[in-house]
Amino acid sequence: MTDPPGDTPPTALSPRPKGRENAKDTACRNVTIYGHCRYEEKGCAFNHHEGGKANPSTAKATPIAADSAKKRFNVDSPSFTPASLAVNGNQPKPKATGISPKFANAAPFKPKVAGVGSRPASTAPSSTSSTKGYNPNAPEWTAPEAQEYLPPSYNNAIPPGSFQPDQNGDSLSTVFDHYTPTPSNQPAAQPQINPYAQDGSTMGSRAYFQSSANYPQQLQHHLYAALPPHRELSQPNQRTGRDFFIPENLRQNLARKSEATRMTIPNSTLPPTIAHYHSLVPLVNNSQKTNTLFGYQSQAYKAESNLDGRFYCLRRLQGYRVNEASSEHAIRNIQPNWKRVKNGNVVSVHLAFTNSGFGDSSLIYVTDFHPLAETLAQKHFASSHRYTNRYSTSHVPEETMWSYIVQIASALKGIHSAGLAARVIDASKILLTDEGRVRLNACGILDVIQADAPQALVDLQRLDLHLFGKLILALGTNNASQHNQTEALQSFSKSYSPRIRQVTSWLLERFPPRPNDNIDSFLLQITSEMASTFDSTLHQNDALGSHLGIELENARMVRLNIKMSMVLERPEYKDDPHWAAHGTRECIRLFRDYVFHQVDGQGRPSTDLGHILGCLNRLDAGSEEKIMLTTRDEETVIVVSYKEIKTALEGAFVDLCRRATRS
Ligand SMILES: Nc1ncnc2c1ncn2[C@@H]1O[C@H](COP(=O)(O)OP(=O)(O)OP(=O)(O)O)[C@@H](O)[C@H]1O
Repeated sequence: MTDPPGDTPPTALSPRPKGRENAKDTACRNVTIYGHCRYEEKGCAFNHHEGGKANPSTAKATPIAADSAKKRFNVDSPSFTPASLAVNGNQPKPKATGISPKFANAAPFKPKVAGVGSRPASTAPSSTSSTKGYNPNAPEWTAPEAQEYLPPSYNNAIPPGSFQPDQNGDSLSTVFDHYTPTPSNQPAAQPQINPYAQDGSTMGSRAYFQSSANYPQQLQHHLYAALPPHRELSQPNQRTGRDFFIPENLRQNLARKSEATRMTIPNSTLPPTIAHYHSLVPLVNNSQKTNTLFGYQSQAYKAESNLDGRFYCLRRLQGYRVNEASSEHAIRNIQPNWKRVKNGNVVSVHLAFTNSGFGDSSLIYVTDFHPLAETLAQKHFASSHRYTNRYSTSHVPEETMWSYIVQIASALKGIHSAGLAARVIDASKILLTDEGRVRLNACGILDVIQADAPQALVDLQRLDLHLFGKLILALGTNNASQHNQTEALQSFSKSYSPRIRQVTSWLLERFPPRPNDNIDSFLLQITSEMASTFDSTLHQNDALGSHLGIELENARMVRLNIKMSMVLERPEYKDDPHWAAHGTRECIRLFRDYVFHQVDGQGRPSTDLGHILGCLNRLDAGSEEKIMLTTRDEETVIVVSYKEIKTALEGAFVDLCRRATRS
């Protein structure tokens, strides 16, 4: 049995009286607080009977405490009210609000130095003012049980027994995981939801986002910029406020991605860290099925790295164990091999290692994280789940299909040129990270899983081509499972041009392998489609570049505004004759009025955004153009150029910065 907290040996925590001979005159604190002292018979030197003198040190610090120690129960003592619930309609009396005699002697709250749940380094009473009156015999203040997470350093984060390639991916000090069964008292795995899925109805993400318990700080994107009012077609020279900012859908998309990247799950039962990755968030519904591609239960998580602060996707293959040297070799090679693949249509692979942080032996496969990504299967097969063995009439449009073909071909070119094979080309493992932008995911993972059955690279690369053909067929027929390829091809031909059918057939025939068939010979067949895809990518880039240009202007405006707001109307320098020459500040102030506080002929406020942006742009450029500024009392008028105002603003700001650094 452990001692109750606070009922402590007097030698350990009780404040000592000045001299041992005075101890008998001092009331024992354990009696005062707990009503008895366990150490009374074991040598406690303090007085265990009524009438003992109050502890001089406490008496000095808390007079109430001294008083209550002398007469612990008297007429002034607050009455005891049992805190019971109403029984049979009898309401309990309201609780007395007076200070309890038990707490009268409690030590003043003293925050702990070493964080929640840990003891201060020293409990000896100190003479500093902040610790004066600290009663070490009083029960300690403790925060409610809370799971505190402190990201550990990289070295500490790797649990012993994990297989962890070093940062260069080559040298290892390896002790492999032994299978440890999940302890029975481990909390049940929480239902895993994909908070990022764009189609909330299938993935439960809508419910996740809408529950304030799950995500209390959810952003209301639509509140940032409401729908614009209807307006008549305007002249080419006319602008609305929206024309000065990036398009609303792009802004919302970026904001959502940023939100999805930073999202955490409160009260998560997931392990706080897996090696140096923390803040894990599952990316998919909890499906307990074994993944047919991998032969293991597979689960993807978003996680943040302690090393570089970036976000990664961790794919966990549950129950994976390293049995042979070939597996160890394959895990070790993942990082150096896949570092060579830098392709915009491949999800970058970073690392593979085994870990027992989930309570079992798992393979962790680390790739880039793409917020709000959905798979091609989710995009194109989701609605056809009920018809998995029938061919749906809705299919991917031909233009989109060509775009997919070109992008996947480009991905395979990148992978094959690096002397590798993707091995996983499946609609459930191809991510759609932006409108029409696809990336091959989980590449190379089979190199680890099937390390004990090595195959020739050329065969694996031709198998990639065959899988590519199957993917096009599946997308074209809107059917993931192609039981009958001939029937599927016939259905495919009805919806697509002969060109697409021709390249699909070519890909499908690459297995079993034929000599001299490779990704280069495929690329030669789709050159014209590659050119048009390339062209549309350039157009997209141009559009993004011009949106970026608009934001650049906005950044300049913000900086100018910040400077102006910082130098104007500073109360602390109101009467300081040395604070930027009065004329200078007056000029800036009048300019501020000129820009923001314009009124029309009838004295009504003018809210002309074009005027504001025009003035600020000229100010930023230091234009020679002159403007007329009028004081508020309309008594004085000054004519000044933007350049002069800019110089004045810069001067005042420099003066302000100088004062900020001066002691
Ligand atoms: N690298 C990644 N970046 C961002 N999101 C990802 C990434 N990889 C996967 N996801 C997301 O995680 C979800 C689950 O991915 P996963 O590959 O496990 O698919 P799945 O449909 O659950 O496959 P299966 O049922 O075959 O295991 C996908 O819907 C996708 O949105």
